[in-house]
Amino acid sequence: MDAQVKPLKPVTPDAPVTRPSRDEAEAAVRTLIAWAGDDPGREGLLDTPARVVKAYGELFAGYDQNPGEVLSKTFKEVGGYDDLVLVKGIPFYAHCEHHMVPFYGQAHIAYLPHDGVVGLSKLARLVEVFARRLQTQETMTAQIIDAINENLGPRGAAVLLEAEHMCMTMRGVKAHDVKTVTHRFTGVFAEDRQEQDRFFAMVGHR
Ligand SMILES: Nc1nc2c(ncn2[C@@H]2O[C@H](COP(=O)(O)OP(=O)(O)OP(=O)(O)O)[C@@H](O)[C@H]2O)c(=O)[nH]1
Ligand SMILES: [Zn+2]
Repeated sequence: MDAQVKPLKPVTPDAPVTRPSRDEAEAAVRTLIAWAGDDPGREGLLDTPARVVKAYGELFAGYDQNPGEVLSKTFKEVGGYDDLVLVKGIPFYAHCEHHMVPFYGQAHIAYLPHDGVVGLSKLARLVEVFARRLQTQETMTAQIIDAINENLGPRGAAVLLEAEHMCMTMRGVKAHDVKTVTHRFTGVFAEDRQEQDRFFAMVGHR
């Protein structure tokens, strides 16, 4: 493999978004290794660009996934159940769009069904669709609840994310054990404080 650091085609902020080739992406990794101060040509790093590009395919798979497809199948035969459905403690790993460093934690999602329920695993899959992109925690919270509203039309929905941002722990301000909490309510949850309190109590945030 050619371990030379080749000049890249510039990807400028105002350029149209076209995916670079795998070779170009690997060359970019070699550039970053050299920028960090190491030698991309030494034996231990020779396969690293290919591994990083493969890992990016997994870590940022959300760009190729569609939330509408994830939530497309619903079930109506639930014995008339129409109370709150809460899936709590969904683990996620995302990357902050400012530093491209991980932030990770748990998502709690509740909704009040209107016309059928969705498979429980689909709510965890929905979190993955948005976590596996460059994100802010606020955007991710909004995108999850918007997707639930658009695709399930529930009487109300509630989403709470709690996460640790590694850009705040391993660099920068180095504030350890700090959790960021974001939440959003729609429908009945937005209108009724008691429903909000019920949600907070059930996820363990009083
Ligand atoms: N609101 C919000 N901020 C985030 C999130 N992830 C990272 N950040 C913040 O993004 C900010 C970027 O600030 P800048 O001043 O542009 O960058 P910086 O010089 O690297 O900032 P420091 O992290 O303070 O060293 C930092 O305050 C981060 O803590 C997020 O999900 N939401
Ligand atoms: Zn960051």
